[in-house]
Amino acid sequence: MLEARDVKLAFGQTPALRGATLTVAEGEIVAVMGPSGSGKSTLLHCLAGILVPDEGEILFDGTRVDRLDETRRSTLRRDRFGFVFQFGQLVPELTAEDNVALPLLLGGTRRAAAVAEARPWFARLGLDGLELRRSGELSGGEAQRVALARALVAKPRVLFADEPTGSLDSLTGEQVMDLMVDSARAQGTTVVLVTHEARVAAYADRQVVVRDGRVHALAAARSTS
Ligand SMILES: Nc1ncnc2c1ncn2[C@@H]1O[C@H](COP(=O)(O)OP(=O)(O)OP(=O)(O)O)[C@@H](O)[C@H]1O
Repeated sequence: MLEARDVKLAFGQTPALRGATLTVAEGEIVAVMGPSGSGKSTLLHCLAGILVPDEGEILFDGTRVDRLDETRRSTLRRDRFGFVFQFGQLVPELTAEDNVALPLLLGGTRRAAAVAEARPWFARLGLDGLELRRSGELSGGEAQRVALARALVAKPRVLFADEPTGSLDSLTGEQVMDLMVDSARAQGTTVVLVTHEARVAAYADRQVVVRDGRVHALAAARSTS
């Protein structure tokens, strides 16, 4: 359902992707590993319609994402994709609850309905009682769980996670990964997970490695049962 075909992209003179090909199946959790600077984040940004490749194709459900204009890519991202980044990127002025409700509000849902949909995520992710906190009043792990709820609340088809545990200690990182994988599986969300940590990649159904801007297969990770 999501595919990069022979994608090339350079930042000025720096080639970041040199013919990257990756196919992700519906509901699959794929970990993208590889050394620093190999092109992992750039590949994720291309798949998510944030960056447009210089060459090659990005397909989502048969649509050429790379051919959509910025407005349509932005709508696609808002309506079909969810994002979790290393530092949560919560809106500091908003409460945790409003941060989670935000994608629904941006999609046109009225506030009361958006908050009503956001609320159950707090119990689901072990965040009970934190609904009215602002992001500065949350621990790193709590903030990442709020960011996860925000990424999943609109039931995206694909969750893009770029080093989602990068700022967390290993135990907190494991809790976030457990919740991410369980929640994604529960609603059938496909996940593209960029990480350089083998322990985090082990949560995926499949691991690939990016080296010098190209994608290489790796043996299947743990079973999905
Ligand atoms: N906005 C940018 N402007 C210029 N060069 C960039 C930009 N973003 C990435 N690059 C370069 O493109 C290459 C690939 O970067 P990318 O961030 O995709 O790698 P990465 O594998 O995600 O690295 P890391 O694990 O360190 O995050 C690197 O050489 C990087 O310096």
